[in-house]
Amino acid sequence: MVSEKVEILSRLSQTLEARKGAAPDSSYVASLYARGVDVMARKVGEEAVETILAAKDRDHPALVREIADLWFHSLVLLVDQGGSAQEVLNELTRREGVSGHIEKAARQDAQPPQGAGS
Ligand SMILES: N=c1c2ncn([C@@H]3O[C@H](COP(=O)(O)OP(=O)(O)OP(=O)(O)O)[C@@H](O)[C@H]3O)c2ncn1[C@@H]1O[C@H](COP(=O)(O)O)[C@@H](O)[C@H]1O
Repeated sequence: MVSEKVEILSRLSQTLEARKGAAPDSSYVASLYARGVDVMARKVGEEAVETILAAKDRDHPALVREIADLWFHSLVLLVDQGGSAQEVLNELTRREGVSGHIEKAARQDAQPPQGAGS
């Protein structure tokens, strides 16, 4: 049941890919592609702000709806640039079990010391 729900991300990603051939007046997604990266990126920003506002209002149903909008618009942006939900799922899988603290420390260790190379 849970995995069935997760698969909506893959199905949605495939639908978004298929919409690349659709007419903007028959498909909202095609209309976003036609409006270009600036509009698609702005939609992600708007949905992020609406997510923040819902969280600050402690409005749980609104928070769920806004995060759904945020995921949808993020996926539109990604698919438009040749990506897919599977890539994000793979990245989350790769990160699974790695504490953010540990990952951040490893990133800092990998950075050259300040002033190196100059
Ligand atoms: N999951 C979604 C989805 N989530 C949100 N939305 C739309 O995203 C828009 C976000 O709301 P806003 O109020 O911010 O946008 P707006 O002011 O109405 O529109 P703009 O002119 O600002 O873009 C709404 O029009 C929602 O209907 C979605 N539209 C489509 N999908 C999926 O995408 C599939 C393909 O859609 P079409 O391409 O339209 O067939 C659908 O079958 C769904 O599975």
